[in-house]
Amino acid sequence: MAPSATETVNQLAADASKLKLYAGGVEHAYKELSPVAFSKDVEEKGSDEHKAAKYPNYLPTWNKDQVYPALEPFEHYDHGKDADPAFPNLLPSSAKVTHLTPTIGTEVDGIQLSKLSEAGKNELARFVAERKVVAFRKQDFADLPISEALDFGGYFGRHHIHPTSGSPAGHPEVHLVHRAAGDKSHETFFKSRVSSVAWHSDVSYEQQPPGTTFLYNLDIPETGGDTLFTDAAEAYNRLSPAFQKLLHGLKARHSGIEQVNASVRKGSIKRREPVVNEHPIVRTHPVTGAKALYINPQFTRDIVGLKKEESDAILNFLYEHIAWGADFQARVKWEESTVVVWDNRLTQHTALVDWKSGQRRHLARITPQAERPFETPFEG
Ligand SMILES: O=C(O)CCC(=O)C(=O)O
Ligand SMILES: [Fe+2]
Repeated sequence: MAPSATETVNQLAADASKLKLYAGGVEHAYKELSPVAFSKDVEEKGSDEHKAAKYPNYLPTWNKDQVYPALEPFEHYDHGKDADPAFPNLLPSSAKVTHLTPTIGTEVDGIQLSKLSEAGKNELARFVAERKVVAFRKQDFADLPISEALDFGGYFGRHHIHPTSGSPAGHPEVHLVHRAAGDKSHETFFKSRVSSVAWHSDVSYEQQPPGTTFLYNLDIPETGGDTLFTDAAEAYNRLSPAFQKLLHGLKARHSGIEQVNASVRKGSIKRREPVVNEHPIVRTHPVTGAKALYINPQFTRDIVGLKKEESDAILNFLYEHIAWGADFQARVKWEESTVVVWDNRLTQHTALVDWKSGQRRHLARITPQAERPFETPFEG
């Protein structure tokens, strides 16, 4: 029997309110709503598709024996503090440096990250903190033995081992992003969702979330699959002093529970018990002193000490402010052999699932953890 007009209206209202909540992100269950999570490694080892991967050594594995205890606090030292602010060891005059926007995003051509001296690495940490995200072209990173790429990344902090993501066999410290050749799961996703955009700061639920973070491509579609970054420091700067003042002193709760539950529900791995941590909503960068909004719709749940409606209103406003801020975002286009480095303390990012060619998209992330987020007083 066809639904009555009242039933239809009620259903529409229910759907609309669900959509509003999801759009605001406050009720967001991590990645269950994202096509990134829909993607499965559909390729059997030894199959033709598997062999067709440019970097089969980097294809994802999910090893249920990888079970780890809770992360221990550690002392993080940000090497950006020791950098020469003129960057002579990172950016010699022969390097081509192109800024993508005034406050966020730079492309660098003509240097090799893997060959940097210690002074060059210190400058890298600081340069990335200043530019928020930097794409280094023509890098040899993907062709290094995985252990060497990890040695390089380990200079910037203790490697984070992701609680649920796929990793290359024997290297759980590498987080993989992989949409297999011929994967059609986005079609299912877009039957019920209008966009694949899912802004987030990586694993913000950890007590010491990542700082200088590396993502390098292995296989990319000819067109599409760019990554968007937003400048969370500029997002803070755009707020009125009165609103900035209101946010100072507030903490938000970030949860890793939903991400782990989603993984377990689909029969996948749980490397650690999930955690919930409280972080200041405005965090300060230990090297540059920049203040940035540190809340994101994937992992932030609520503001400590506020009532639900108050917390939802502020968080939803901040999520919308960040999502709308095309005037403080940069779009990184992947080219073969690119390494993108971002400061996860000052940015959010989102993958884009916009290509329909069925081409493989395969990237690897090295994720050094940084300090526990802290805030410094409002300065007006
Ligand atoms: O696939 C991308 O473009 C970004 C994926 C992502 O969010 C990450 O690696 O942290
Ligand atoms: Fe991410």
